[in-house]
Amino acid sequence: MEKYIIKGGHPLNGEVTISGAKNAAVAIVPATLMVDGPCIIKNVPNIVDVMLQFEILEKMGMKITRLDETTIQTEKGTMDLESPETFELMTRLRASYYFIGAELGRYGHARVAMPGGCNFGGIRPVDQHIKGFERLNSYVRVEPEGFISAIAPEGLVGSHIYFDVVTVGATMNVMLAAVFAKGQTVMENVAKEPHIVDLANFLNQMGADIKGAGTDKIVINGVESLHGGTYSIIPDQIEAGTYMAAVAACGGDVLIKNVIPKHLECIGTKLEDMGVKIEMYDDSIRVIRNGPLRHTNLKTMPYPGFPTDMHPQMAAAMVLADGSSHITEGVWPNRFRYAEELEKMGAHISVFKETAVIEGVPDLFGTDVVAHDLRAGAAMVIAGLAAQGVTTISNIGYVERGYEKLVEKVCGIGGEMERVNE
Ligand SMILES: CC(=O)N[C@H]1[C@@H](OP(=O)(O)OP(=O)(O)OC[C@H]2O[C@@H](n3ccc(=O)[nH]c3=O)[C@H](O)[C@@H]2O)O[C@H](CO)[C@@H](O)[C@@H]1O
Ligand SMILES: C=C(OP(=O)(O)O)C(=O)O
Repeated sequence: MEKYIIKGGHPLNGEVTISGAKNAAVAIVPATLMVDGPCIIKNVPNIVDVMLQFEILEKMGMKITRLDETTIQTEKGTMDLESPETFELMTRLRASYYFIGAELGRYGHARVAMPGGCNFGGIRPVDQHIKGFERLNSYVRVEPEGFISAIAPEGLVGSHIYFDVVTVGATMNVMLAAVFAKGQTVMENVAKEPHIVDLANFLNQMGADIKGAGTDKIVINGVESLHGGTYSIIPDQIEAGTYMAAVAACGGDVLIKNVIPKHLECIGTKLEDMGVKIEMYDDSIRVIRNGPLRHTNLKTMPYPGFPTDMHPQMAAAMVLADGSSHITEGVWPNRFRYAEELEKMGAHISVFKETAVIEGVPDLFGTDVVAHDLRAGAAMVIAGLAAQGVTTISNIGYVERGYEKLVEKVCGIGGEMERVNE
């Protein structure tokens, strides 16, 4: 079993370079099957979720060529969308739901294994995805055998869709399908995350007509086809935020390169409240912590609010702040499984409904902990780096879904961390 072993207690110093954004890449990669002609995608993160999607596309008949470490070319061959080999792979990641939108849009039908991904202690619903597809003139069926299928026998037709909740996945999935829908689609109450804008930019670069991404209303005029082209994925807001939180927890001075500082404002401002110094440059951000950490409160919300995917990592820093901090989860009410693990390391956390109350302690102590999901695992890494002694983290498959070269990057800024296979 693979584990991380971390010898903690060192400040972090130096430079780290951020990879392409997971949650943009996992939508853009399936979208390549909508494109006739070669697509060159740059700044692709080498993480498990993205590699799985390339494997799925290859099994469907796509030719995938690696042009360099972070650049991939895709070109369609004879496509078999229902190759049985793809189905097991799809159950391993959440973002396999984007194959529905991409296939339905391009081919008028889709059948996809029920998506997997991090489980936050409850069902992750897809009712808004289904509602959107149905509004575009398709029939959707959730099959008891664990598949979702969709078909548009008379072709997709543009429509007016008002989402009941702000959802990243449904916004992007319905956007994919609507690219080829006849006429105009108007989507309202949509999510505004940077990866939504990135997917729209990718599709527009390939010939789509999408306006308004990044606002709460997106208008799509259907097109006949998408042509090939080159596109570079945005840097990962959450990977950058994770290193920011790590510097806050451990102390030190780190320049985080290849970022879009605007995407990091809400995280940086919160860390400033905690006594961390933040300097923003054009495409990098410097994080310095050389004094005590102050307590603060935060509530996660859809963008431009504080990202839920940064909640556990911030908790790992807040457990070391003076006084009492609160984190209220506004997106995934059960995203608190990191708390029991941090408590094993000496943290004091009580969870009341969707709020964690954190009483700061002067030190954490290394022990054996579990990564219960991707960002909970990232929080364990941060806590391990800040703790006295040795921390062993198991279940690291979750972490590797979303962090490229984690051990190398952490060691590059002075952390002592290794990956072992016991
Ligand atoms: C692959 C990917 O990009 N994953 C991200 C995506 O997940 P995901 O796309 O699954 O998350 P959503 O934004 O859709 O979910 C937000 C909220 O909407 C609810 N909801 C969602 C869909 C639906 O059909 N009905 C419904 O009620 C969910 O229960 C949740 O409370 O956005 C989340 C919120 O930023 C992030 O934590 C995930 O990292
Ligand atoms: C929850 C996450 O991812 P997913 O939706 O892919 O499980 C995440 O990136 O923190």
